Amino acid sequence: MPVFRNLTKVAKQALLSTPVCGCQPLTVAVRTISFSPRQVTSDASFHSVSFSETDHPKVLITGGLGQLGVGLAKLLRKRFGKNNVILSDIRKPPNNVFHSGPFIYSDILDYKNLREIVVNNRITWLVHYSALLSAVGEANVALARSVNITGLHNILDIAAEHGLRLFVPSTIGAFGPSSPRNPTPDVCVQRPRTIYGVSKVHAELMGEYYHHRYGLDFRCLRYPGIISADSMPGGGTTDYAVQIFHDAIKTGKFECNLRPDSRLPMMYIDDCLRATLEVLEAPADTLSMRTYNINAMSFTPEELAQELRKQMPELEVTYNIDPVRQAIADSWPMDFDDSNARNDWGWKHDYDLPELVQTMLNYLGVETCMAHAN
Ligand SMILES: NC(=O)C1=CN([C@@H]2O[C@H](COP(=O)(O)OP(=O)(O)OC[C@H]3O[C@@H](n4cnc5c(N)ncnc54)[C@H](O)[C@@H]3O)[C@@H](O)[C@H]2O)C=CC1
Ligand SMILES: CC(=O)[C@H](N)C(=O)O
Repeated sequence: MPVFRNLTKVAKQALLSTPVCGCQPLTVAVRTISFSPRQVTSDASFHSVSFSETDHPKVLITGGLGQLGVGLAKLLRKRFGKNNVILSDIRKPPNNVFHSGPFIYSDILDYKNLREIVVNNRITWLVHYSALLSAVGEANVALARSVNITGLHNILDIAAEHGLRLFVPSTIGAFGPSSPRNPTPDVCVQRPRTIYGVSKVHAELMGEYYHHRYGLDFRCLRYPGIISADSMPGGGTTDYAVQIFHDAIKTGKFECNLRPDSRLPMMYIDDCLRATLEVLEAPADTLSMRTYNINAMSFTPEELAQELRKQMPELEVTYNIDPVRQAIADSWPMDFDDSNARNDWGWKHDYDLPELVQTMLNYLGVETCMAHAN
């Protein structure tokens, strides 16, 4: 990324030469930065391409083969048409995904490849899902820094250059041990202790900066831990809350890697994906902020196990604590205050713990019966 490095050097030099009382060199530095060959001009005011041009937005989802992307593509395709939503990832898609709508290879670290995709497909909305999550991020900090931070810079510049509406999810992991934990409001101290959390705070701040500086239509929701039946999580701290359903149905046993009293905010995937569509479609004047907490429920492993035992009284849960994940969970919010999302654009969850458990068991139970029948 030579351009970025050169600009950083220019900015540093200007800042170093700033007289104690003087603002002028800083102004010069900012102007210089704004003439990036990436075409983000200093006075540019970007707006997403209006729907009158295309009727429907043309959406690109990055990192689309993870826990959330395929479900989001399904929802967006139902609303905007199959061919208006392109899934992308660096992995090979399974057959059913490949045949369900447009899929292309896209590495978010490859800026030219991203630009080509956006230009050739006349993309108007970008949903940026690529990331390394909390636990895998701690296991590979260099890669997490590269994908979650350098990748985000590419995404921001592409979105700003082409006037895209940009959605980037953040997370409960963007908070840390010094944040208020019960509940955690939208605006408070954010000093996360994971590379994942640090990169998400960076994404929130950079997105908001591009919004104010360049008019980028940046929208961000802080998701809780997401629970889904037909897709597996990609290496986070809240993964236990998905795995427990699979193990309970398969073996009647589950070994949990968090303490029984670790309380974390959680959400069923359908609520998460609907919230994403709702905030993407919300009129700009309803958004008093650009980064919102959203929440549905909070529970501990013990409470989840108890709810499961209402249907599976024999379920055995044991605990074998993973110190890395436990330290992360202990630093995250226990409950999430999402009153701004509820007031501003009408966010409302559908699934509480009993409905979540019933829905997961119904889905996985039917899957298991079908697998046995085949
Ligand atoms: N699943 C959850 O519980 C939560 C997810 N989120 C956020 O939602 C987004 C999606 O999450 P998941 O689907 O769960 O993540 P995931 O870990 O399941 O999937 C991430 C995807 O990113 C892809 N990827 C990695 N490096 C890439 C690169 N260089 N270029 C393009 N793609 C690359 C991976 O191949 C993977 O398919 C992430 O940004 C995550 O931080 C936020 C809070 C909770
Ligand atoms: C809450 C998240 O962001 C994710 N599921 C993780 O546990 O890392």
